[in-house]
Amino acid sequence: MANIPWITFNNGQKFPMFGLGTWKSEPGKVTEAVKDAIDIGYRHIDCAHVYGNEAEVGAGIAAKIKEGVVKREDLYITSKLWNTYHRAGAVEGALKVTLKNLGLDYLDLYLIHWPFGFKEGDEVFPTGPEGKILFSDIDYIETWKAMEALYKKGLVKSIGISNFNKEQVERLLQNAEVVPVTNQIELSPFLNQKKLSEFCRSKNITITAYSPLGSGDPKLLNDPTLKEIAAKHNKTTAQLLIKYPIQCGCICIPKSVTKSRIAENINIFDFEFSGDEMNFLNNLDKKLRTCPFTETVEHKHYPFHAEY
Ligand SMILES: NC(=O)C1=CN([C@@H]2O[C@H](COP(=O)(O)OP(=O)(O)OC[C@H]3O[C@@H](n4cnc5c(N)ncnc54)[C@H](OP(=O)(O)O)[C@@H]3O)[C@@H](O)[C@H]2O)C=CC1
Ligand SMILES: O=C1CO[C@H](CO)[C@@H](O)[C@@H]1O
Repeated sequence: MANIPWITFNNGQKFPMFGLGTWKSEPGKVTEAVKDAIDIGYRHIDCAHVYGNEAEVGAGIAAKIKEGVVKREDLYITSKLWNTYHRAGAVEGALKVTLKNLGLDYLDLYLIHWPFGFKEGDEVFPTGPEGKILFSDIDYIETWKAMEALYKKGLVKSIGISNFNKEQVERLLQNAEVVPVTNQIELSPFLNQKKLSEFCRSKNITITAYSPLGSGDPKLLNDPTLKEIAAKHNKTTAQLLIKYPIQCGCICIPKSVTKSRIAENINIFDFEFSGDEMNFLNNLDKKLRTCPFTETVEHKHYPFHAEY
């Protein structure tokens, strides 16, 4: 069984630094993928309402608990509040839907998925006559207060944020009673997020690295330089890309629905990059963002106009 390292959040909760992503995991495949992952040793699963597959993820979790392979308390389940539920009065209802879909009575971690809101309602991407997404201008501070209430009620063990830039994190902290445990952001050697990571770390906020494989982008997975470094450790480029954020001190959540890759991706805890290799990898940044969510660039809270 892989020796997954743990991180301790600012509230004392311990969390596995490696987990399974589930974005674009087809509902017809994800139950099996979750079951395989748990058998292989994964204990942390990253979910979201907008992925449209929480019921099928939950079926995989339930099967492994029923079989006695794991207990609920062995698992660390994250989900995310979608943009259509940013109004304070809508937040608890959104969590309840996610809990029902996942078949759970609490989450280990609940994140605000993006700092901006969309028009409230059941449509995850509400659009107007021109096909543009309809925004809401609800302040993420209002949303955070409602997240704090969920935390205080014990419905979620930790709360955090995702896709917040430095200024947004700073403003949140000025208005927060509970410090987010993590900011989940895209991170790879080609988008290394050093400035935002250092800022978050200085505020005791852990970074969670999403899309570590660039969502499957060949620019990362087929990069010859990365391949060469990986080969020196008898590892694949994917394994290098997953180990890099973890060796930087971040949580990493690669997605796969392929059993052999699910096994490959966790097989990264038997080697370390040397100091020289880390320096080299840290210098490859080229601001390659594979998840820019460009449909939302006009939103006043769009996070990626800022330098970091
Ligand atoms: N907070 C946020 O806004 C966001 C959060 N996330 C989270 O982060 C997770 C990971 O990011 P994601 O964008 O899914 O992309 P990843 O960077 O994890 O890449 C996933 C893709 O790589 C393929 N893949 C997986 N393992 C390997 C391997 N060993 N070799 C070659 N190809 C491989 C997968 O294919 P296959 O499945 O077919 O094996 C899939 O196409 C998401 O699933 C989600 O949970 C992601 C984006 C935004
Ligand atoms: O996690 C994510 C992946 O899917 C979503 C919907 O397209 C993105 O917005 C989001 O960041």
